[in-house]
Amino acid sequence: MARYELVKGSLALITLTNPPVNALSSAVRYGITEKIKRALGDPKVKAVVICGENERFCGGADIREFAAPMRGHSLVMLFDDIEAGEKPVIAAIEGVALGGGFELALACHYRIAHSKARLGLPEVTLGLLPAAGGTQRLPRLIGIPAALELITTGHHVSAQEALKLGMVDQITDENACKMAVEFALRAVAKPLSSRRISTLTMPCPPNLDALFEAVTMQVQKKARGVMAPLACIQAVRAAATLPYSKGMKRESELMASLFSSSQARALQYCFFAQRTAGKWTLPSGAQWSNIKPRDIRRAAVIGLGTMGRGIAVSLARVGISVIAVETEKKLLETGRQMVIGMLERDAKRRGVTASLYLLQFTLSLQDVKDVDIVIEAVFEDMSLKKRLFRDLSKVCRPSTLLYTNTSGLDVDALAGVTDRPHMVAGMHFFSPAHVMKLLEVICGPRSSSETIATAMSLGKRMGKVCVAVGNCPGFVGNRMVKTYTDQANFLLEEGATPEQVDGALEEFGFAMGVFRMSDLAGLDVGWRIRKESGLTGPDVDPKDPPHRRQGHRYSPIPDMLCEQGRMGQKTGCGWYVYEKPGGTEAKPDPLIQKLLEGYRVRYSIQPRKISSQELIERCLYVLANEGFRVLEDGIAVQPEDIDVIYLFGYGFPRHRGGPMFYANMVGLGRVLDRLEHYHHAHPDVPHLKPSQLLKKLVACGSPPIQKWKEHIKTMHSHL
Ligand SMILES: CCC/C=C/C(=O)SCCNC(=O)CCNC(=O)[C@H](O)C(C)(C)COP(=O)([O-])OP(=O)([O-])OC[C@H]1O[C@@H](n2cnc3c(N)ncnc32)[C@H](O)[C@@H]1OP(=O)([O-])[O-]
Repeated sequence: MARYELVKGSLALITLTNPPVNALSSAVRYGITEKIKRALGDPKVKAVVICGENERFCGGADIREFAAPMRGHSLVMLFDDIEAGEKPVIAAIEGVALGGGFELALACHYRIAHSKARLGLPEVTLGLLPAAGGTQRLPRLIGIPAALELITTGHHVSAQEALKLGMVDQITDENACKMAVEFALRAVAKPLSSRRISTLTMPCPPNLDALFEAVTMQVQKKARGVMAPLACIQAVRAAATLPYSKGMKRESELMASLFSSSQARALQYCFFAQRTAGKWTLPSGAQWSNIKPRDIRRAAVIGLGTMGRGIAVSLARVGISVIAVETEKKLLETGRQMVIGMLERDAKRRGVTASLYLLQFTLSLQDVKDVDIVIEAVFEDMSLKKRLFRDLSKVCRPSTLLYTNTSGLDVDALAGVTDRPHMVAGMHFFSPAHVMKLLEVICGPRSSSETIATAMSLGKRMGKVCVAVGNCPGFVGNRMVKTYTDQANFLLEEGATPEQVDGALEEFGFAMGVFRMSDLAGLDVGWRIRKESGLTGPDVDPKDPPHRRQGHRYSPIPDMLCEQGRMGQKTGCGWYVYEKPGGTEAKPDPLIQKLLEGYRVRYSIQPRKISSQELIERCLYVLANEGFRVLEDGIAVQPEDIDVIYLFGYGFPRHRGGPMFYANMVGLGRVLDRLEHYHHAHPDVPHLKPSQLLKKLVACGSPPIQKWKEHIKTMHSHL
C-alpha cells in the first residue's frame, strides 16, 4: 500500500498506492510507517519525497474504516516521526491533499503542489475534526483566522490560494513529484528546525476572544445544532492557548467526543449515499457502468419561466448551446434579459467570461428541429404539455431526446403522445434550477436506458446530484413532501401555530420550517395543483365536507389563505406577515391566529397543547413512512436515493442523514410504534398507517439501512 524506491542514489520516493484516492487505510498507514522508518534509518538516503499513485496525493483517512474503532498504526505518531526526523521530507501534491492527506503534508518539511491540486481539511463535513494534528499545525502555519475558516467549513482551496495562504511552498504546472525530487536534492543542505510546523510560534492576533466568539456565533447560525464545527473551534482555541503537546491532547479528546456520535454517522452516511445514488440500475440490468450516454451539444428549453431560465443557465454554463423558446414576444424578451443577467453574474463570480454566444432566443418551435435534446419547462398543465410533445414529435429530428421538467405529472402519458415514447423521460429540476443541486431523473415505463443514461450524465455535467426514480404522481420528492405538509396543516387545526411547527423543525435542523418555506415558494403553487387534482375549487364533490376529500381528512386552511390573496412573501403575507410584498422577515400574524381559532370553533375542534416531540414525530415519521411506500412500490431503488433527494432538494439537515436514515437512527421499532399510535388517534389519515415494508423490516429485527435493499429486492421495480 506504499511503494519504496531509491532515486538519484540518495532520495527515498514513497508512493501511496491505494486507488482511487490513496485513502489512509490501516494497510496504507502501516506501509508508510514502515517505509519512513526504512528511509530515516538508511544512511544512503538524504531526503524523502512522498507522493500518491495516479496523480492523486491522498484523499484522507479511509472513511469506510470509521464504522469500527480506529485500529492499527496511529497517524499522529507517524506524522510526529516524519516531522521530527533529521532528513527533509517533501510532500509532492497532485490531485488532492484532503483531511489526513493534507495533515500528512503538514507533517512534511516542504509541500510542492501541482497548480491544479486542491487542498483542505474537510473532516468537519463528516462530523469530525482534523485529529492528526491538523487543528494544531495549520494555525501555526497560516494563522488562526485563516485556519479557523478552513477547518470549520471544510472548504477545499486551489493550489494558488494555498500558496497565497502559505499552505504550500511552491506550485508547478509540471509533474509535482519530479519537481519535489529536484527540490529535495537542494533541501538536503538546509537546516530543518524552522520547517517543523509544530515548533513554530503561534501568530496570535490581539483580539483573540472576540475572534473566537464571532466565529462561534457564525457557526451556530449557519449550522444550528451541529457539533463538529464547534469542536473544531475549541481545538483551534487550544492551539492558540496551549503548548503543542497539550493542544494535541485536547484535539484527541474532542475527536473522541465526535467519533462515534450519531451526527458523524449521519454525515458519513450522506457522503456514501450521494455516491451510491449516482450508480443507477434499471431492472433490465442496464446501469451507469454499461450504458453509454449521448454526447449533448445542442439543447432546446421550452418555456422561459423561472424553471426554464434556470435550466437554460445550467446548460450554457457547461458549454451546451441553448435555443430558448417562448410563445409571446414580451415573455421572450423578459426571459432573455433574465437569462443573460444570470449568466453574466455567474461568470463574474467564477472569474470567467459569460458564454452568451451559446444562447439563442426564439418564438418559433421550428427552430428546435436539429437539437440533441429538448427540455420542456412550460406551465404545469397536462393538456398544454401533451400538445407541446405532439408538436415536438413532428418538429424534431427522429434522434432528438425529449425530457419534461414536470414536478409530478405522468411522464408516460406525455411519452404516449409522441412518435418516440422510448426517447422520453423526466428531468425534474428544483427551483432555482441553476442553484439547486438536485435533479430527479424520471424513468417512464418505456424510457430507454440510453435516454436515462443521457439525462443522468447531462445532470452530472451540470454539477447536479442526480437520482433516477420511477414514474408516479409527485415522483419521490413531491409525493413524500405532501404527507409532511398535510401533517403540518393538521397540527395547526389541532392547536399548533405556524411558528410552533416551524420552530420545532428548525430546532431539528431544517434551515426553514414548512410554513416559512411555503411562504418563500408561494402558496399558489400548491393551490393550483390541488385545484387540478380536484381537491379544491369547482371540481370538488359537493357531498364532501370541507375537511374531507375522497374519504380522507383534508385541511382546507391553505386554500383559505390563497382565497384571501395570502400567497406568501411575494404578496407580503401568507402563513406569516412581512414588512412589504417581497419582504423576507417573517413575523407571526394575529390574523392567522384568528383564522385558526375560527376554523376550530366552526368544526368543533378542541385545541390542545402539542409537544415538540409530537410535532417532529408526526411530520417526520410520516415522511419516512411514505419513503418506505416509495421503496415498496419500486419508485426508488434504495433508501439512499430518497435521502439524497431530501438532502439536496428539500433542505433536510445533513447531520440527520435524510428521512430514511433518521428513521433508522431513531429505531424502526419506535417509528412503527409511534405511527401506530398516531394512526389510531387519526384513522382518517391513511399516510399515518405504517407501511408494509416498515412492518416487514421490524419483523426481521430492524436490519441496518445498508441491508434494507435485500428486503426490497423481491418487490417490483418501476424504474
Ligand atoms: C483520524 C484522522 C483524522 C483524519 C480524518 C480524515 O482524513 S477524514 C477524510 C477526509 N477526506 C475527505 O473528506 C475527502 C473525501 N473525498 C472526496 O471529497 C472526493 O472523493 C475526492 C475529492 C477525493 C475525489 O472526488 P472524485 O469525484 O474524483 O471521486 P469520488 O468522490 O467519486 O470518489 C471515488 C471513490 O473513492 C471513495 N473515497 C473518496 N474518498 C475516500 C476516503 N477518504 N475514504 C474512503 N473512500 C473514499 C469514494 O467513496 C468513491 O468510492 P466508490 O463510489 O467508487 O466505491
